[in-house]
Amino acid sequence: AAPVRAPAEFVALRDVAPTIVQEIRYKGRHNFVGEPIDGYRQPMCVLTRPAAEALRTAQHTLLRQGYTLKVYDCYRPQRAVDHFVRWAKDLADERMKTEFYPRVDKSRLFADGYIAEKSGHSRGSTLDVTLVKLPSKHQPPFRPGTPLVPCFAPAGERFADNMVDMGTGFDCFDTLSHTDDPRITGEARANRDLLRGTLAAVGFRNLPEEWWHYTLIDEPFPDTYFDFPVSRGSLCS
Ligand SMILES: C[C@@H](N)C(=O)N[C@H](C)C(=O)O
Ligand SMILES: [Zn+2]
Repeated sequence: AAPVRAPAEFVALRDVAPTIVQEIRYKGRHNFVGEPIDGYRQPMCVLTRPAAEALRTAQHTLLRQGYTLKVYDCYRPQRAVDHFVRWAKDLADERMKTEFYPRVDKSRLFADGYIAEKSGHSRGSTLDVTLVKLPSKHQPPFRPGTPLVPCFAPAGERFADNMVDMGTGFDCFDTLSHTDDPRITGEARANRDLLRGTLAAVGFRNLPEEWWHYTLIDEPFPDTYFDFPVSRGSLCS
């Protein structure tokens, strides 16, 4: 059986880079499934130490320019990925479609590259991340049951995330989220490029289908998919 504790190389991002904002979407209901995802016991970002330290360096650069990083997902246990796979097989459950994948057939989400059955997140050096301009704007809480708005609607109309305008919301499964989509211009283009340039400078590469998804190139566990829960109790220290 897979170990329930993390190896010593895993850390809480909060302990390494405490100023990075964390909004762990899969611990709650504001995500494409619409319910808390298996394996997220605490709303915290867990990463390998080299990934966390690289983010700390990026954060120092960004703070000097008036921005902070905000993470939505970090290490993701395999049981969480299995939850996504189970959900995807139930084609009748489209309760979050209007916000997260309005123009993509649910049966295509894995084939089109928006969700992976073996995810880099489970290797511990991949994260979903954006930029917030400082001082950060108030972000209203997500209220289940309130009408959903497509994630590619203009910034003033879609969910009022306090991130900078990236052209779409987080986990917006749509070609507009492809990092280099030519329809993304002006401020949103500059914001995507700032995020990518800053993270590339500390060793991360972006997934072309998702402007928010980054993997440390020199990751310590390139072939291991972990399944310990996201929790302080999983960590060694
Ligand atoms: C689901 C989304 N946040 C994501 O991380 N997608 C990539 C492809 C993954 O699942 O690894
Ligand atoms: Zn991701």
